[in-house]
Amino acid sequence: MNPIFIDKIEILKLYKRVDTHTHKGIQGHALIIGGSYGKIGAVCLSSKAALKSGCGLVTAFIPKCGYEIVQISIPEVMVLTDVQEKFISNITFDIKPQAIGIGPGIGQEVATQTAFHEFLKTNKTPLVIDADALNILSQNKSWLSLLHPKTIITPHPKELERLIGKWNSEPEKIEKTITFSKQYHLIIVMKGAPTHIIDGDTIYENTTGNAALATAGSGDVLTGMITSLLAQSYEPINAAILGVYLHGLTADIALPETGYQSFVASDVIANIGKAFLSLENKD
Ligand SMILES: NC(=O)C1=CN([C@@H]2O[C@H](COP(=O)(O)OP(=O)(O)OC[C@H]3O[C@@H](n4cnc5c(N)ncnc54)[C@H](O)[C@@H]3O)[C@@H](O)[C@H]2O)[C@@H](O)CC1
Ligand SMILES: Nc1ncnc2c1ncn2[C@@H]1O[C@H](COP(=O)(O)OP(=O)(O)O)[C@@H](O)[C@H]1O
Ligand SMILES: [Mg+2]
Repeated sequence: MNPIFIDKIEILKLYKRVDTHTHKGIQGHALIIGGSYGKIGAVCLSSKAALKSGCGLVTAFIPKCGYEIVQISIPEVMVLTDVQEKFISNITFDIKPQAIGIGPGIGQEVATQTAFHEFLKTNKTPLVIDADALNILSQNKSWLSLLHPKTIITPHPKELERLIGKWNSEPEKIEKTITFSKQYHLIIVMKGAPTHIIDGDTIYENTTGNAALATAGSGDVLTGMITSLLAQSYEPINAAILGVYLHGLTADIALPETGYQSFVASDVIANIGKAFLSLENKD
């Protein structure tokens, strides 16, 4: 039950430098599916974080009301819209992304739940599931069997509780999460302080990050980062490990300038570059 600590030594074993001759067409295409009226920001954060984590192309699939918001706030991101104005009701697209992140801001409308179910029945693309998409799964546990092995889920403690039930102690929480991971063959990013990643019987413990991350949207950013790494052909467990490590590192880097209070999710995104650069340093 001893965790493997996610530190720079572990990260350098899996980190892949960018090939000099790469181009956007082979650098990975990430699709972020989410958003609803009032929560388009979650998709903006997630899709910008995906781009800033190195994939070549990012597309956002959102309800119609988010079209101009996403196009204006992040012009580098391509946008596909649902037929509905305020929520997602039918997830269809003719692009071929290498990874999909679903859930930030998606809400729990009945039509969205049905659309998510239909999507899970046919999806074959590596997947990261977060936020309300996890809450929908909690209400429809039979759908968990539709998930492909090595699907990544990123619950915060409340979302985890909705999925696996209550626990009485930290060891029991880990034990129950291991059982859940083995039952559905999932990689579980148990967000918290610190974040643990559970892959069957293997437990990883992150060593970066601080309380500045306790701010709206920081989980949405993490989803974009992990989806981006998955799109860049990292193995799912390595995408989760590297994403969680870099996400925490942004807060460690920014803290001297922002303090705990004024750090916001956009500061995670602004510091992803410095976090990557620290992997190129010798120390
Ligand atoms: N700008 C935006 O558009 C934002 C959209 N968001 C979206 O809003 C939706 C709802 O997400 P929420 O997570 O707010 O709602 P949830 O109802 O899933 O979670 C909030 C509950 O979980 C508890 N909780 C959260 N973190 C915890 C922790 N570390 N330890 C113990 N309890 C904890 C809170 O106390 C609260 O009771 C999601 O779809 C999400 O993606 C949020 O990410 C915030 C920003
Ligand atoms: N006190 C803390 N110390 C370290 N990391 C934290 C702390 N509080 C929150 N985090 C991190 O911030 C992120 C919050 O994610 P989440 O709750 O999903 O936010 P949101 O839904 O608003 O985007 C997680 O990665 C979590 O590990
Ligand atoms: Mg969240």
